[in-house]
Amino acid sequence: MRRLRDAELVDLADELRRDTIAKVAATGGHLGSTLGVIELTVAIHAVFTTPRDKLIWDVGHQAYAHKILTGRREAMAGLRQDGGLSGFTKRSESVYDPFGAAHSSTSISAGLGFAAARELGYGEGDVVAVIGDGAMSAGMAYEAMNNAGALGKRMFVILNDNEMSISPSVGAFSRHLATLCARAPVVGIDVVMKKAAARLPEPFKTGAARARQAMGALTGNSSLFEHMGFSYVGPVDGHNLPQLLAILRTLKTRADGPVLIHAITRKGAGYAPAENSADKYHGVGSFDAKTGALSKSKARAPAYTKVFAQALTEEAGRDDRIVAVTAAMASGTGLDAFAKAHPERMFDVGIAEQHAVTFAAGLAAAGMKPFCAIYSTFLQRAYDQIVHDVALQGLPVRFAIDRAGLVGADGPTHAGAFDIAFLTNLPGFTVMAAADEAELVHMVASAAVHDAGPIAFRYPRGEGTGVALPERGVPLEIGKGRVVRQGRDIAFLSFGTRLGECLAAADLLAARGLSATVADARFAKPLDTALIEDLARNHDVLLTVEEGASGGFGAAVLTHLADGGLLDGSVAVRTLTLPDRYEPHASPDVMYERSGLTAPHLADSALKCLERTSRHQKDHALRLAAST
Ligand SMILES: Cc1ncc(C[n+]2csc(CCOP(=O)(O)OP(=O)(O)O)c2C)c(N)n1
Ligand SMILES: CC(=O)[C@@H](O)[C@H](O)COP(=O)(O)O
Ligand SMILES: [Mg+2]
Repeated sequence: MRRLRDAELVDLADELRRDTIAKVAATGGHLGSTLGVIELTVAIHAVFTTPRDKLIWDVGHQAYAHKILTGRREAMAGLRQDGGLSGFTKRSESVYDPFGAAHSSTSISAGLGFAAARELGYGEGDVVAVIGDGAMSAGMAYEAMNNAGALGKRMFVILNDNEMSISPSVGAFSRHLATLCARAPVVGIDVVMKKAAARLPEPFKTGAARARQAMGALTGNSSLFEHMGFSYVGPVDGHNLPQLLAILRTLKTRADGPVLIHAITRKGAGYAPAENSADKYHGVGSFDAKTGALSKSKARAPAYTKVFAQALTEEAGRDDRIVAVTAAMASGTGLDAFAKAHPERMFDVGIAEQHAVTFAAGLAAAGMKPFCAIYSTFLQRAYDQIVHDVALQGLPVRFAIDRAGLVGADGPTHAGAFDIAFLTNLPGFTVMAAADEAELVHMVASAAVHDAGPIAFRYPRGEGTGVALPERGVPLEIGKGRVVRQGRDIAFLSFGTRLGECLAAADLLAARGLSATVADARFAKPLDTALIEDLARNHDVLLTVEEGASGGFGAAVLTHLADGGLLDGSVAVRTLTLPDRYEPHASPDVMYERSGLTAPHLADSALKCLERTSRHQKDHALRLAAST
């Protein structure tokens, strides 16, 4: 494509847009973001010598056109499917993906790393980081600009400003960008652009000249980026390919420090169904490419997210101290529904999980009841805030942890694998997991009345089990589990929504003449020690089951049994967790199957374990003796 003339590149962009729509129509995925950067993608690859030059996409959800241009066109048929392309950039997928992503706001930091290494003699080429206005709301982006502006190394940051995060962008920085945009016409007021202005096409030439005249006046009104040591170029029309090409070529020749190019784009650009929808087809399932009609959902039960939001909205109707906090995931966490009922008690802080948690800690310290609803995977970013600002001070922040466990097509970057482990080791924390959507309603009620310290409840992505919902949540007794099915030989102690698989495993075992107890722990902290001890004393085998990495619930149970001297050989204990690897994307069912957490695996683990227990061997020998 680097041999194509500019007019041919325009044709290429059109073809790329059509191809992207056709491919994503079949697989589903993050369409709107990619459509917004089609021209940028073509311009960057045409001007910069990727992969020698490092192109780093922030989040990576807008990189589908980049994938198509970099040797993955055919493979797009398997986008986000089992064994197929990742929905994000991924180092192992292509040399054109120098840095993997999926969580936001990392591109400037990583890009600066490449630029600094290059100057130390490791690696070569330019660095181009493309970051969205939503991603620019996170602290990491500012930390990176602060560092980049001070180091002064040549690198390009393209700010893709479509005034959208997943929902419309929020915050004061978003307002600042709007102010910059209001400074029409398009300008490049930095030193580089001054030198290069003569080579620019209209209207940039006039714009740049006018901007230079205004320089004096602008000193008190310049962009945040300039104050941070970047040359600011913009705003530029991110869909005008000839202009983008001219600007990037000029900058590539002249820049000698960090440059920020502010490109104005439209999310979903060039595809009317996306442009006209509220979320601009941020993340869609498969759809009809001609009409944009989305395939119908096959869900038969309400989603956990919806049940959570409904329950919280009702609790908040009864208690005006309840407030909700989201970090740019109002629709994903269901809190958009809460906002409709209680607009003044809903806070969308932007992509800023760290701030969200400490902000919630402040609210709690002031006597409010903050429910901080964050996906498990994104909560990882706020760990020090959870420890230092919430737990250490014993503040009653309520954590609603959505997308717990394996999430499917978004894959390992979005798996909610670690929260059980990283929360249960914190003194004073209460950690719950809902076994079904009715339990979730009770956990919301439990959290609402829990003022004694931080409390978390986790629940998965997707639809519930279809169980009848209570009219109103009833607070659970803290640290108490429940026996769902009483048996004799084997005990399953489930934490979370694998409870259904445990019951199915119990059926499989029953078919083999074995009787299994199934219990729902409800709490990983504090543990229901009486229940655990009872299960351990009265069964040959005790298996803990959780949708999380090792080091979580099962580890806590094991520690309790070992510390109490209960691992004396009379019971065999196994902890069934997610395996110690990053499970590649597939459907959640397939991912759980491969992780060994479906009913046949659970039953099989129980059998293997049982065969090795001395008590079982003795019984078996006795039964054999009796039958002969
Ligand atoms: C740390 C983190 N929090 C939340 C998300 C979820 N998320 C993915 S894309 C996105 C919006 C990004 O907006 P922007 O950067 O402007 O890109 P656009 O989708 O507008 O192209 C959000 C909130 C994430 N990926 N990472
Ligand atoms: C790119 C990103 O991080 C989000 O768009 C994420 O894919 C949303 O996931 P859900 O579909 O589970 O809300
Ligand atoms: Mg955006």
